[in-house]
Amino acid sequence: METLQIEDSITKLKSQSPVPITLKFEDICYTVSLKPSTSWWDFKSWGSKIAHRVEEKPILNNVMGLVGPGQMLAVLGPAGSGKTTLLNILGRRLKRGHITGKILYNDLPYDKRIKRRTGFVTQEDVLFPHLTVKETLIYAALLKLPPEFSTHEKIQRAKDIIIDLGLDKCKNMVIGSRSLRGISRGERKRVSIGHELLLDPSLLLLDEPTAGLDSKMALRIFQILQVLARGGRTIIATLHQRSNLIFHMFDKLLLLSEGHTLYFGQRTGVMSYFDSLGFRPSCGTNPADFLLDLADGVPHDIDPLDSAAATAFVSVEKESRSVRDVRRTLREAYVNTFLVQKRNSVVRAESITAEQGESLGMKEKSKWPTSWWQQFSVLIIRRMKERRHEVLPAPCIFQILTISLLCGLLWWQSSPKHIQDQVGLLFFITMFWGIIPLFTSIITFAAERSVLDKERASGMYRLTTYFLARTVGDFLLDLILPAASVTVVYWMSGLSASAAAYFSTSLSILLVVLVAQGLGLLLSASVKDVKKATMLAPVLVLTFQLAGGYFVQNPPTFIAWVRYLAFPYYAHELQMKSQYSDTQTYDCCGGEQCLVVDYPAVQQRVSVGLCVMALFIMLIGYRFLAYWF
Ligand SMILES: Nc1ncnc2c1ncn2[C@@H]1O[C@H](COP(=O)(O)OP(=O)(O)OP(=O)(O)O)[C@@H](O)[C@H]1O
Repeated sequence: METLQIEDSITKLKSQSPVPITLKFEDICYTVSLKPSTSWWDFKSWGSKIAHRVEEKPILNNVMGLVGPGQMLAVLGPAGSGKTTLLNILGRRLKRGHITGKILYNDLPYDKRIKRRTGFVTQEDVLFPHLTVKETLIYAALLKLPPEFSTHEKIQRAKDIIIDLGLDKCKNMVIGSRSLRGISRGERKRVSIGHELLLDPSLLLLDEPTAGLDSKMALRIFQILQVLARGGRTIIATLHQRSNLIFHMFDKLLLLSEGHTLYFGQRTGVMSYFDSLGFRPSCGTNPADFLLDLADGVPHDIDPLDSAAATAFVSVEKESRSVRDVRRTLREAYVNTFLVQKRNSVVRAESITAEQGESLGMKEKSKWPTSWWQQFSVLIIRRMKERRHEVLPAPCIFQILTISLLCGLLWWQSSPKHIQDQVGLLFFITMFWGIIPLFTSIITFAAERSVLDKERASGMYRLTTYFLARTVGDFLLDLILPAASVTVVYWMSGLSASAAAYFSTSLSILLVVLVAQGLGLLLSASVKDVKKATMLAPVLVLTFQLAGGYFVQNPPTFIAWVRYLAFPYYAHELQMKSQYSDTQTYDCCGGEQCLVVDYPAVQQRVSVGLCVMALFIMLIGYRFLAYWF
């Protein structure tokens, strides 16, 4: 009854006819290298380290399968059996490890046409927490859909998905996170699925799409998937649900245990297969429960029938009924009785030919769905929307205003005669506005790293557009507070009262902000662990400040050169040097010679130095991003 209602509601998705994709995978093996422990006090690992010995850990062993358009394949198995790994391999999402075997999409290897037609729903919902449901799907549509769609049609498509997936009631609510109340987990999962459905994928891979959902919500999601499959899509989902109803929605089943196949074939044949081996569920046990327990090595009921495999099992069982033996017996039974037959059926299975694929719309398309400028403009608007709550938060305004007023009072109308005081103030402002954007940048990038990973894997945009949109967006957002703070401090502390000096000081500080943001991105991209990045950040900033020339103005020449080349904050060096070259002597304190700084000249040089450094840091930050993504 409910399936019928869902079928009726998913009108738009049903009416589309996706390109059929048949996915075959044969003899997939996956191993990872485990490096020896890196702790220096672990003496045992020294030998391995010296010998560069690396342990190989097999994760998947000769896994095979076949699934065609209109079919749903369930990958079932206990935790750690290799379901996510297999799905990542099929969706080409694995970056590490060694993969062997054959994976063919319509008898062709993976290419960008397949990539464009594949949707991948990860176990964790990877979405921006501060965007609303509607914004999330509209921006995704604007970035994903090809130029054949007008902007209006792209927005309409996002709205259709919202209605089709029953998200209309919560479309204006934010997605939310652990610390921010937003939509429910089920709704979030539907947004993740909707994100992938925007492009109308022919192949949809879902990693535990119902993890953490109640049975009613889980059922609804699988009903939606079933309707999509009946519309000609190929669907593979890993499954941890033990629900009988959900189990019976799948057409095919792949049962994994410790990376080995225990069964692959039609869902309807699985119980008779295990029955033929002598394993039969006890009365009232649902099939998913029975199969998961079996894969865990815990048979419900063993019935020694007259088949050869059962006899073999019984003889083993008499000796030992350990979990390991049960698993081994099932693995061997599959290899001995089923593997050759299954392999032949997978190899011989017909998929649509490349020519048919071409006529069905799988023609070569340009690498990116939208132009550089479209990507940049959508990404910059999305960035500003996502960070809108951070622009002028009351606690932040309060903190910065307090610090600025305190500085203004401490240095109240300071005299240029007390040059050290003014240098101290300049040092403090640069330090302050070097640290705050640095930490903001580290934390914001760490939070969006997984989104970037996911969106880049599905080929949504170029890395250059992301990088520039992020840099420009953040700079615009982070400009207001430093500009306001410098204005307060500058005029209260009585620094040079000329417009040129004021504007060049402000410009220098804004460039320090830009450098710090670039440095934060660089740290966050290269040191994946946010804790480590935040521990490294102060050390880095303090080193730069220390070497910047505030404390040691006349170091040995070779150190000055190294410092000049190596440290981004060499702008301070320039600043200090400029103070001497552009100064005039001033008689104070009873005949003592003091220095007065010609601010405009100093600030101009500092600004040029910082501009160069900002570009340098941005370039390095970009290189790091390009390396990781
Ligand atoms: N890069 C890796 N390095 C070391 N071990 C790995 C790596 N990737 C996966 N594994 C191991 O491979 C096994 C299978 O992991 P996988 O995440 O695929 O399991 P799963 O069946 O999806 O589990 P779950 O249901 O809990 O998500 C696990 O024991 C895991 O620790």
